[in-house]
Amino acid sequence: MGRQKLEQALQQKQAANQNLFVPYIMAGDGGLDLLEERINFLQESGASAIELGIPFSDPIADGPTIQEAGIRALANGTSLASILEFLKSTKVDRSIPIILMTYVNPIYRYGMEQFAKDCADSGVDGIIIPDVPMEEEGPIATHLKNEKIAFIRLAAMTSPEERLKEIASKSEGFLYAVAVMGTTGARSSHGDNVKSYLENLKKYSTVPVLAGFGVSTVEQAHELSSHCDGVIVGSKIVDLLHQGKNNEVKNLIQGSIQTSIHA
Ligand SMILES: O=P(O)(O)OC[C@@H](O)[C@@H](O)c1c[nH]c2ccccc12
Repeated sequence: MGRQKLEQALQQKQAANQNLFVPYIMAGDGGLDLLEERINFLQESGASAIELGIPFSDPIADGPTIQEAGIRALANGTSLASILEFLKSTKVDRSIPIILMTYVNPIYRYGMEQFAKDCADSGVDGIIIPDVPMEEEGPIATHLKNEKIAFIRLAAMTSPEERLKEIASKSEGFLYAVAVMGTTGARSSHGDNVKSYLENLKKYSTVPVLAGFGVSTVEQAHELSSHCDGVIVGSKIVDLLHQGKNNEVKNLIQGSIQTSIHA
């Protein structure tokens, strides 16, 4: 459970010679009833863990695809409480690690300590909070530590070297390397500077480094994975699932995790 479960699951995939692949989906997009089926589907397709987004009215880091998924989820009444309730009721049947991605505001409203406790109770293994800077993370970090939940840190390409070192050394579970400047959403390519950025983070980090933002093809996944441990894909997966193109999701995951093909 928690940080240990996440780190072991990633180690197992790497021991099986796979690139890591973490799909992001918006909880409640299509209704919470669909969520269990989607989680199982992603697990069977070869995902290493699942990043589950909590819908929020003011998602500052999100591009249009994920914003729209959030609007759909909020419109059908999905809340942080209902998502935790769902996760709790399905946890015995679930083996894939679950990472919640939420802005800090819903955590404050819920109550920070209660949030950490209920996450642990619901079988949540890791948390990503994109809008808490390192200087302000103390209280939430303490609560997550008490519950043995991995606090996954985000690195940005704009951060100076010393800051990147500190973020990388603190991250738990894995390190989320944001590979573009800007919001979430598919991009046609990543800049040349991404390679050295990822390779530096690999040097500083004791946990796997995963690149996210802008990844939508197997080729991009291979290109980035050759400089780190794998990728996170959000907008493309959200889009394909919304269109019912599950087969394409499966192909994207299965192609990306293969290490025998090089970009
Ligand atoms: O959508 P993309 O470009 O594939 O990027 C992943 C991203 O969606 C997911 O990790 C995510 C969704 N919202 C976020 C907010 C901050 C950091 C990360 C995220």
